[in-house]
Amino acid sequence: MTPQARIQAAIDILDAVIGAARAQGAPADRLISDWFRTRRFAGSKDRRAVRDLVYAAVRACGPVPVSGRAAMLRVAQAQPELAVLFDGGRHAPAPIDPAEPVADGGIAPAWLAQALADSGIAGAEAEALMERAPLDIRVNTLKADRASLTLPLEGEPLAAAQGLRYPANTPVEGWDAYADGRIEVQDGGSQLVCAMADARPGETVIDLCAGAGGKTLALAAAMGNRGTLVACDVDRARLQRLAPRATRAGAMVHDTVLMNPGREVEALAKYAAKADLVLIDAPCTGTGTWRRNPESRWRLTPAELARITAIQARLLDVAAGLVRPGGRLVFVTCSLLDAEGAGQFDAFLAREPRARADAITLPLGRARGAGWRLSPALDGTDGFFVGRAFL
Ligand SMILES: C[S@@+](CC[C@H](N)C(=O)[O-])C[C@H]1O[C@@H](n2cnc3c(N)ncnc32)[C@H](O)[C@@H]1O
Repeated sequence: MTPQARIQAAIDILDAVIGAARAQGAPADRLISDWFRTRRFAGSKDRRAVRDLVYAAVRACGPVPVSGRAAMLRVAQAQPELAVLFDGGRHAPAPIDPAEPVADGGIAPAWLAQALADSGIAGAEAEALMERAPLDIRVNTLKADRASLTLPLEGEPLAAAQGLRYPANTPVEGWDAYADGRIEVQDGGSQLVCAMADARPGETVIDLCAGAGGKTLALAAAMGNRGTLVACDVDRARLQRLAPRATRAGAMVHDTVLMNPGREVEALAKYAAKADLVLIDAPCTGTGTWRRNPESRWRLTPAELARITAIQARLLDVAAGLVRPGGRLVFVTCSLLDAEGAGQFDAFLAREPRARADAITLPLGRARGAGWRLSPALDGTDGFFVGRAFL
């Protein structure tokens, strides 16, 4: 493909990405793969170049752009070498009309940028949400140890005890250590949050929003496979992905519970007031992971935020009913919005008289409300809020 044709391809894909963001359709990665599946003439260099153009445009536009072309023009404004390729030639984008619309820049749609600013995320801290994330792994202590494990490439040791950092796109999933479960891909912040949960051998631990088990596997490792580990979720497909991952990691998950949304208390009745630890890795807007999913900020609406925060509040109450007296609850979101972090946790502490917030200190991050927050700009991790309370 010519450089001009690559830009036109990126514009076409961006049109699909914008349409999908408005209609809650397929994610950008899938749309990019679909586009290339029907264009066999494109080689791997073309794919990489087009993908980079698409994501550069997604990162450059705060609000949802009116069109793929307007989005790409935003990138071209800052890169004159791209602007000259709008030459109207064969497979090339039409020449730029100075009067045509150019998408707005910024971090996010205005209401969302304001909500972040109100949560203390502005300026350089907000801009860092649009950088590219590195690739972090966790050495699985059920099978190996960071100090003695030899890997094809040397990684940078992270603050998390078993964490190593590599450049984005390092092919770790092709390494033997990945195939045999000695390493897992997991953001360093996520590893710290799991360490903070402090699951111990012999405990009864409930992972209330286990998904495909990223944190469940870390909990199993911390427990040394001793005790009772329960993985729950309302999403059957995600939960089904946990079993093969647990097998690969040598992790014991004693019970897997598929729950109906709104009926979690019934589904977990046998564990009422029994758990030493309940981890609520709650569904959230994911503002802390925009480095990995920049287009997700185009999908959010105030109504969606309200829907998600209501679920979080309910899950905190469900979790409180599962914790034994003297046990603990850990609330985590990968969001930097206070509505899903300090504000949500404070509201829980105010309505649950048994709960006592527990001071948190991690090697990275800082206090936010009664909990703790990690941010990409200051900590080099995904953005997280974590709150811990004893009951
Ligand atoms: C942040 S993700 C979990 C990620 C997972 N813990 C990990 O580390 O890979 C949030 C999960 O909450 C689940 N969820 C949504 N509503 C829920 C509910 N009412 N009860 C439990 N889980 C719910 C979603 O299906 C999703 O898997």
